[in-house]
Amino acid sequence: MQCLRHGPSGPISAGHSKRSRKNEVITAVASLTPASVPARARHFSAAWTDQLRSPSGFTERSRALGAQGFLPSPEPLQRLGPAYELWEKALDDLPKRIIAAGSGSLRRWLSELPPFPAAALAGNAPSEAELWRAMLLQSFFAHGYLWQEDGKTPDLLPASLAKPWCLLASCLQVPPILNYSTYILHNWRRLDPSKPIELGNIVCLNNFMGGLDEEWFRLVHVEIEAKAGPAVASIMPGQAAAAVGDTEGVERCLQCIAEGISAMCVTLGRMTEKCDPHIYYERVRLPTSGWRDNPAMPNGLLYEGVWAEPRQFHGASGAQSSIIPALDGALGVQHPAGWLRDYLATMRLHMPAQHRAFIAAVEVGPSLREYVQIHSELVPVYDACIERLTAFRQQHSAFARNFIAQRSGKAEGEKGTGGTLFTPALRAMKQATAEHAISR
Ligand code: HEM
Repeated sequence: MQCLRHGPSGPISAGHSKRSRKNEVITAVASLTPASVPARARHFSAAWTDQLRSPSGFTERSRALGAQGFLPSPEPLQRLGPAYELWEKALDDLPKRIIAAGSGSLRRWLSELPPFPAAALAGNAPSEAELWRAMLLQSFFAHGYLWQEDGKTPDLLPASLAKPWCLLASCLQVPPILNYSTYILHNWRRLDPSKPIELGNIVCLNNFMGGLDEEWFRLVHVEIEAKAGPAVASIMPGQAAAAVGDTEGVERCLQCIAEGISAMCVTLGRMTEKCDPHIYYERVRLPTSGWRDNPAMPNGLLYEGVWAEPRQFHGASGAQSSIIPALDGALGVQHPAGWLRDYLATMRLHMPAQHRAFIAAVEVGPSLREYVQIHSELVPVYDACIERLTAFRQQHSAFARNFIAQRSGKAEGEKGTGGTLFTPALRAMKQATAEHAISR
């Protein structure tokens, strides 16, 4: 395997002033990619690109999305094979090691683990599920190393953790940091496989510290993803209907979107049943932090043995879920230009490549909004979608306030896990959504 440090684009300064954040992430991931990734591990993005180029590919993917939206299908791999048992057992032990941490014991233990054999896995035609499982192992080890030991946060990740992690990230075409897809989408299982993906029948695969609040926080997201499935799957058939003037088909799609968002709101409303805002603020959110605009890591993170300069990336955030951007795209909801839109564009680079491609395809598809503007009988159902999306954003922003801003005592100034000043930003997004109602 070629040394990752000498990727084709060479080292880049983390603080390059002229380059946008999105471009920085793209360049960083690209510098890990072609030469350093074994050819057989590159087939995922290629397969998806091919599928998305053909109209029947869209329909196929759309149908597949129907079952469980952006949740992986097949469902997340619970364990890698026997060759990887050493790292699986270490991950089983991580919550105990976090509880026992002190005087550097957790960091010592993690940095002394044998390096995960990422190159062997990547060179062995892994399934996408195996790559995500390996990514989960490495992301939990790295974030445990950085955030779960008291004292000053280190600004260097040892090569034994950094190198395999970066290789896996490059196979999956995402930056080497914990993302929503790893933390939420690939981190659950059903208790009874014959029953639906819903609270009461799902549990997490792995945790940092563990406990009720941490698991529930993630499981609410999983149920929301499942509830959004039919709405997301209806988008492309709805756009196809608009293209051929099938008003009933467009109406069916909008109806499905409105119902889906209502179901998402019901699930979001269950967050406080078992996730206490205080525990979330004090314990759950810390290990999901990133190293961009984070005062605890002002220079970002040096990935030892990978890049010569430190890198800055945003941490895991619900803004990396593909549901809302897909619905915004379907309904033609646009947000004002500015840093917030740039931030959301950067968040897309943390999504699985095929989800990014799906959203991009929706955005350039036939406009449901323009169709409704011509066929005024559809205005009530379109406006119902806008009203419910506004309500979801309203409810979500109240949660963000209750779970973060009010705990910190800095109502306007607190930053979210993604490193943004979120209170005014979320308010602006809700307002922009509401303004898309046609009958307003
Ligand atoms: C207690 C639970 C939650 C809290 C405290 C919370 C917090 C936040 C914060 C602070 C942001 C600002 C951006 C950032 O910091 O990255 C954000 C953005 C976002 N979150 Fe959440 N979130 C929660 C639950 C959810 C859930 C369940 C979803 C559903 C998938 C979600 C989806 C989003 C989206 C899509 C954005 C981008 C802004 C938008 O499009 O409206 N969040 N969240």
